[in-house]
Amino acid sequence: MSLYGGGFGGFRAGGHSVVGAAGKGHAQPFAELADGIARLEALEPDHGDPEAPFEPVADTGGRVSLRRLLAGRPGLLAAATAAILVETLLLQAGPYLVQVGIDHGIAGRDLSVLVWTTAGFVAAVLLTGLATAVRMRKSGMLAASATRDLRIRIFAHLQRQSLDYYTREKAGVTMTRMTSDVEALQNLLQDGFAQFLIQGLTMVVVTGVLFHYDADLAIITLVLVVPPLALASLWFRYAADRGYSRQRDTIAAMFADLSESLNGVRVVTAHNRQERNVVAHRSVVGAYRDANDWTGRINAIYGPGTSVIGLIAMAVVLLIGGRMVLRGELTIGELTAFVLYVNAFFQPVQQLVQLYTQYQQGKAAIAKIRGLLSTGPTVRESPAAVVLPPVSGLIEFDDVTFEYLPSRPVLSGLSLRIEPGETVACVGPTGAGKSTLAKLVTRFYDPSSGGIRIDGYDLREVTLASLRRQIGVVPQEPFLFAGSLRDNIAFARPEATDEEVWAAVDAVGLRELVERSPEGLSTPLHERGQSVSSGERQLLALARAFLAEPRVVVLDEATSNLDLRSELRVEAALDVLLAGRTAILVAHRLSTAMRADRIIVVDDLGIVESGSHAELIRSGGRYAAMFEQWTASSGRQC
Ligand SMILES: Nc1ncnc2c1ncn2[C@@H]1O[C@H](COP(=O)(O)OP(=O)(O)OP(=O)(O)O)[C@@H](O)[C@H]1O
Repeated sequence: MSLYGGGFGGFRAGGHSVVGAAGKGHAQPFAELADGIARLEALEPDHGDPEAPFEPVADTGGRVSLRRLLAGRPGLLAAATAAILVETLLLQAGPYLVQVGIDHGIAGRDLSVLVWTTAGFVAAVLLTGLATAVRMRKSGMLAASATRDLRIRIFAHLQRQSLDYYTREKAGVTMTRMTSDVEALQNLLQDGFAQFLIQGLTMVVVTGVLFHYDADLAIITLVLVVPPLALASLWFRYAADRGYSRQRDTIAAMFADLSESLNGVRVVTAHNRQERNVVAHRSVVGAYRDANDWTGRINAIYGPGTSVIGLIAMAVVLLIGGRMVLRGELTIGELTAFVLYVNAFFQPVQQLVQLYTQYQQGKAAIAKIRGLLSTGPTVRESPAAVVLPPVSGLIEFDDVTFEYLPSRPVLSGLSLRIEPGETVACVGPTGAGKSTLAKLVTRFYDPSSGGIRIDGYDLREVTLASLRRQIGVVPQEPFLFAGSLRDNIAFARPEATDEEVWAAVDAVGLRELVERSPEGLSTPLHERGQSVSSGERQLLALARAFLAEPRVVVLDEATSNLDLRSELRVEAALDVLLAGRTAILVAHRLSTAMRADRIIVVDDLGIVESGSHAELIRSGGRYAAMFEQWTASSGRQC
């Protein structure tokens, strides 16, 4: 991956690898080599157009339904249906050929008829095999392409969601929607719909054939078979419904528990929670096992139960039909064919109800996916939103009130004006709403009342992309992705040149780290940046913001304690990043706050003090008290 400098899927175009800057830089004196590369690239799987349209406002794909998923690929659907028709009709040719072979070949002592019927039988079997292969291939392709599109659609929708969605929803449950729910749907599209058609069609054809052979015998068979089968099927349907919904709930709980334990593995280890976690996981896995056990049990009752009904019916047909043969009302060949058709009648009935389970699973999955797709982002882009032109960085909060939960305001009636190029540090007690204020500027949330403007534009009147392009966010816990150092630094601008990336590296003083890494900028980082120190993670996040060249920087300072050297490096990097930019710093260390042009103290739902460090110290208010406490405690630490 790192060879072509690509992470995050950015190094493929049209499904084929594109040699990036490094590759293009070489003159290509080896025409054969170029040919070889082209041949290799031609062998690469084509994953379609990477220009996936992304609409930030809402999902525009229409309502998800089985019908739409199937009808969306009419060519594949038509081919699969044609194959199903051929397969079903050919399958029913077998018993008829057996009857002709027995009656006209064996009983009529005519070898040529026997040979022809045998040949016909073999031909029918071969053609059935061919039709089955075509059907499986086409319905497989149909299911794969429909669910691929659905997966991308769900993923795009998740990208669109506002932060409150992720606060509300457990990651594991969201993962279940993407994995097991989509898989349930895939199974239904792949096998379910074809089997449903085949079995339904078989029942109709076989019933007709039974009546054709002997109406009385057909009626006796149906009377014997249908009522007990209908009762058993009704019970199975009821039991399967309950079993399935339990299964969905327990699998989602299992995923949620798993993902939380994986994400919190460090805390789990540090607090010796492994054993308790295993016990807790045993209980959620146990609930899932119980749900599976239940569905397994009802299948074990229904499957053999219906077989027994069918076999008893066959025995009765043998008795009554045999008597008709003795009386000369039916030939031996016809009786044999009849028994074979009765058998063929049974399989569909049994399978249809099992298919019903699959259908239920797919339907429930669709309902869940529909629910997810209909949950729009709470921070919406207005249809009339305009592209925010390059700003100078004037930020105004105008009587802003904000609450996460109804009637529990975190900020109330807050007004603030930040001049272009000014650095404002927010300080205050924990939980006062400093990070919330920063999140409002990036429009992660919208104020409950009042408005926030940037260069006179209300944030709600500009497109989200154009707003966020000009605002660089450095979160409290910088997130690094699995990918190379370069991928992570150039996250906001993947097209940045190597020179620009190096400039960002130098700006935050990370050259030494990059140079001692085995593959330089291409050195892979592990998931969530676990292979670098927390100070380095912060510096990488600053480099990322620097490279994005934002007009406004919103920085939520990390609370983790850095050693003095790292702290100095971070502060120096901050100076470079903030130079000439409007900045809002959520400062947890007063040493950071002191360097700002202005400090605001956030508490009691608003700003209680505002001024430069010297002014606030002179006025002897809250900040002065905090500062005194801080210097005293740092003194103690020394
Ligand atoms: N998603 C949320 N849903 C509900 N309440 C929230 C949410 N996020 C934060 N809060 C609450 O809002 C208040 C302000 O939180 P905020 O993160 O802005 O505080 P802060 O001043 O940045 O604190 P700290 O200095 O500890 O980072 C807190 O009481 C917090 O519990």
